[in-house]
Amino acid sequence: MGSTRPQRLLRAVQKNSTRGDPQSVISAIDHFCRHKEWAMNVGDEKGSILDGVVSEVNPSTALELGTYCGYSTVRIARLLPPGSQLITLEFNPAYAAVAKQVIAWAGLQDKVQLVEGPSGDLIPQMKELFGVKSFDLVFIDHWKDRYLADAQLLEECGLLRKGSVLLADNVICPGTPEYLEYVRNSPRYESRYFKSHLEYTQAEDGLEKSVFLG
Ligand SMILES: O=C(CSCCNC(=O)c1cc(-c2ccc(F)cc2)cc(O)c1O)c1ccc(O)c(O)c1
Ligand SMILES: [Mg+2]
Repeated sequence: MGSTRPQRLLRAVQKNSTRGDPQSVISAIDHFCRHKEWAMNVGDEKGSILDGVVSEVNPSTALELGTYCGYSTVRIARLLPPGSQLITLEFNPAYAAVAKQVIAWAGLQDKVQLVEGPSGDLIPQMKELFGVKSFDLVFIDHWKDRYLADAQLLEECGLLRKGSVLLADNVICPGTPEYLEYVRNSPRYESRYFKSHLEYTQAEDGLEKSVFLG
C-alpha cells in the first residue's frame, strides 16, 4: 500500500519544520506544494489575505468547513487570541487523520476542535456539542456545491450574528457560482471579492468576504 499525498505532505512537515512553530509548518507545506506535489491548500498568496481577515475579525469562536491537511487550520489558529476556539469540520477520515497530526505538530491542538463528519449534519449540532452561541468568522473551503446550503444552514441555526464574517475560498476556481450570486445579491450580506490566484499557480482565483448584517 503506497502512501497518499496527504501522508507525504505530513512527512514533509515532520522533516522540514520545527515542532511547535506554526510558521515553519506553513512554510514547509508551501515548499512541498510548490516544488514537490501540488495540493489543495489555500496556499501562501490567498493565505495572506486569510491572515488579514482573521487579524481584523480577531474571532473568539471560528469555524472552518473543510480541513483537508490542516494548512488553513494552522494559519487561522496561530493568529487566535488566548481563550478562543477554532472548530474545523472534515468529511474525509484520511484527511482528518493527517490534519490532526499537522495541527499537533504545530502545537495548536489546544485551540482547535477537529470534527469528522458531513457539515450538513454537524452544523446543527454546534450549539449542543460545543456550546457555541454564534461564530465570529467562518472560513468555507469544502465541497464547492455545499457552500450555499451550509451558509443558509448557519443562518437557520442562528449561528451567525450581526457582523459575523464568512470568507469563502475558490469562488472562481473551481468556482461557486450559486454561492456568489447569493451573498452578492442578498440584502443580508455585504460582500467583497479579494482577487488572487489558485494556490501555487497563475490561474485566477479569489476569496469572497461576506459580512452578515443580521
Ligand atoms: O475533497 C473532498 C471535498 S472537500 C475538499 C474541497 N476542496 C476542493 O475540492 C478544492 C479543490 C481545488 C482544485 C482542485 C483541482 C483543480 F484543478 C483546481 C482547484 C482547490 C481548492 O482550494 C479546493 O479547496 C472530498 C470529499 C469527500 C471525500 O470522500 C473525498 O475523498 C474528498
Ligand atoms: Mg480551497
